[in-house]
Amino acid sequence: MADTRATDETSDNTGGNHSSGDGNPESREVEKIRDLKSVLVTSVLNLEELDVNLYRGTHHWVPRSRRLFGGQIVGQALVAAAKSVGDDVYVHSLHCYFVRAGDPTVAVLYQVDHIRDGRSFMVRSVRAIQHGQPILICQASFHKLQPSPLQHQFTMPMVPPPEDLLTEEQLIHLYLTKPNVPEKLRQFLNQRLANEVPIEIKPIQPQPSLRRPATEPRKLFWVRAQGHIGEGNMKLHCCVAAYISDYAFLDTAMLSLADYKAKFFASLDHSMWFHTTFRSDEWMLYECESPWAANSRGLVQGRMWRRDGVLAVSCSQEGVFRVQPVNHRNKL
Ligand SMILES: CCCC(=O)SCCNC(=O)CCNC(=O)[C@H](O)C(C)(C)COP(=O)(O)OP(=O)(O)OC[C@H]1O[C@@H](n2cnc3c(N)ncnc32)[C@H](O)[C@@H]1OP(=O)(O)O
Repeated sequence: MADTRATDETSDNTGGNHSSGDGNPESREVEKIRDLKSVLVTSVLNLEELDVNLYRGTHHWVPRSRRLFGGQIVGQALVAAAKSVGDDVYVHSLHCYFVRAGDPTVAVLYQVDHIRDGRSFMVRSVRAIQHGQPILICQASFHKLQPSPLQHQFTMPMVPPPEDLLTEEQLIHLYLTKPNVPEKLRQFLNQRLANEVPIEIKPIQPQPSLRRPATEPRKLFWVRAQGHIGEGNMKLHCCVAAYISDYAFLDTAMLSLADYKAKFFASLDHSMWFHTTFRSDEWMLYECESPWAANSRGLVQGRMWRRDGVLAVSCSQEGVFRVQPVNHRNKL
């Protein structure tokens, strides 16, 4: 994992002020946390080597569903795959199926198979195993740098810079100071605050209410790993991006439906394409949209933009959604 491709320095087109010190005690507290090494690097993505091509990963944050967070399993699988390739190749894509729910009471084993080493590309297959059964199958492909005149990308959407927006946590604190917050919503928001998700989010259009109108299934937010990671190890930044990419992604498909809630939802598969260098501990704009949903499934597609407007990562995922009307008491 020791690759040292430098992040290319380009100017920021969001018009943001890069200094985050504003004298506010809460901001200083946030900055203190930023100085700590990210728990994603020190713990979540720090796999224990058990044998040749065999690793063990432990858990950090477990969602309310009590099944393992998909991003954690994908991120750890990519760490395992990346350990088997040299410094001269960069991960360019991965394709995964979540075949069983992950059990948060036991560790996950990662078994790496070397599928092929070519002149330009190297392919690895990783099985994440619990109780002797695969919970995730993942193919990851690595590529040497091969510059070419064929180059294009979409244009990054125009949004306010992260310095002008509040984090999800700050928005919740602000909302909770309002009078007459319904008790159920207060409990839900306090639960969210108690979550130890090692990711920071700044929504572009916050919606801190449980009841929301149906909208176009599209959302944008700034996102970065909590804590410091540092420049240098591009493969590690890709593993962190894999973790981040699964958070707040799939629920984009639910935006088109008001007055229903997902009684059960889970990601079925997850694919990613890594286009260039980026820092996962610096703000990236995550543009999420759902082009289709039907038949209890929904497709989501995402783009992660560096704040200088460079498209860094593309992702897609399909999930299963079993929905019911909000006031409907029958079990689906
Ligand atoms: C938080 C962000 C998103 C994430 O990270 S989600 C985490 C990553 N993804 C996952 O954990 C998904 C792992 N995969 C799976 O669990 C399974 O493949 C998946 C998606 C449930 C599909 O399983 P099935 O083929 O349905 O398997 P199964 O027959 O064992 O059923 C599993 C549970 O679903 C239920 N089910 C199946 N068909 C149903 C239906 N038509 N209507 C209502 N319920 C249905 C079934 O009863 C079972 O429920 P239970 O577990 O016994 O309570």
